[in-house]
Amino acid sequence: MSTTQTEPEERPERTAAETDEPIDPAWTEYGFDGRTKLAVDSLDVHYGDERAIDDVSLEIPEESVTALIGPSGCGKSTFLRCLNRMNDRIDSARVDGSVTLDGKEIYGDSTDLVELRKRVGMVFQQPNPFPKSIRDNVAYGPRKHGEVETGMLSRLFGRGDGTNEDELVERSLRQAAIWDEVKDRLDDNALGLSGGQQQRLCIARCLAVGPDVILMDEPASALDPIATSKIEDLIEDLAEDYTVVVVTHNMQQAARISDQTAVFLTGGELVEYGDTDQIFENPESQRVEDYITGKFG
Ligand SMILES: Nc1ncnc2c1ncn2[C@@H]1O[C@H](COP(=O)(O)OP(=O)(O)OP(=O)(O)O)[C@@H](O)[C@H]1O
Repeated sequence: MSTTQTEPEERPERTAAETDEPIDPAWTEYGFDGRTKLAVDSLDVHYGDERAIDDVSLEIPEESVTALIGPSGCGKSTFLRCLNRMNDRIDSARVDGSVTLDGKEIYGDSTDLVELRKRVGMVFQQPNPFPKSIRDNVAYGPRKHGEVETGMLSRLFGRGDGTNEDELVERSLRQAAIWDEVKDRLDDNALGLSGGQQQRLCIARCLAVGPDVILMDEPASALDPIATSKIEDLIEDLAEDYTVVVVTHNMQQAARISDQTAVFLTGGELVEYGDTDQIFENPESQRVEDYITGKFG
């Protein structure tokens, strides 16, 4: 794929007459307290000739939960994948525009994609542990990057002495709220865990490489209500230390766990972005109100 910063091609303008709403409305400019972690500016994504994201700009505050909602096919997953350049792996995908992480452009030629994806980790809809032991799953990333006993551990623990792999594994599993359930069977195969446990293990695996941002694509949609509730609690806890961006189809879930919500509608258009309570209780856009109240989508 190309990630060039070229001028977008000619495309039909959306007009106020078509939407009954102003183009580039003020309500997509969400002012929040705190520091911006990710800033997206004029983002377009195409798969071949098909547009999937249409001129989206928004800023994501650090140490918070941002929910991305909208009907099927509106571009939520595509947008999420732009935040750590996972769309690079899709040949037909073309990304134009800018995404900065802590003020630094990630769509530059000099971006180290391995480093980027360590800082911006991802958790998928289907839990996808490796067919290895629970311990090996968590230690996989740090071992691969040669970081056990070295720099990453000092960064995580704030000290430079010889912290070992066991400590990293325990810490990551504790952070993912699964330690008590697996501490006596760390050498068992991860595939023997329940779906909800596997998903929390995948979150532990993501945490073990020391990300700042965690992207989650419908992380609970394959889980039962109890496992879902554990993941929701975990997401809220993680936001104390991490910036979490979560795609969900479940509007109640978005309302429960997120600080701010971005509503995408068909064609990859960001229609409204703002404080979650305001979006759900008093959206400014009629189309968002119609979507949230189930009139379409
Ligand atoms: N790998 C791909 N190749 C071609 N087109 C794609 C690809 N991935 C997504 N698309 C198209 O891009 C558009 C947005 O898809 P995307 O999966 O981002 O939407 P979504 O809102 O996450 O959908 P859902 O809620 O159903 O998961 C859709 O029209 C989809 O068909």
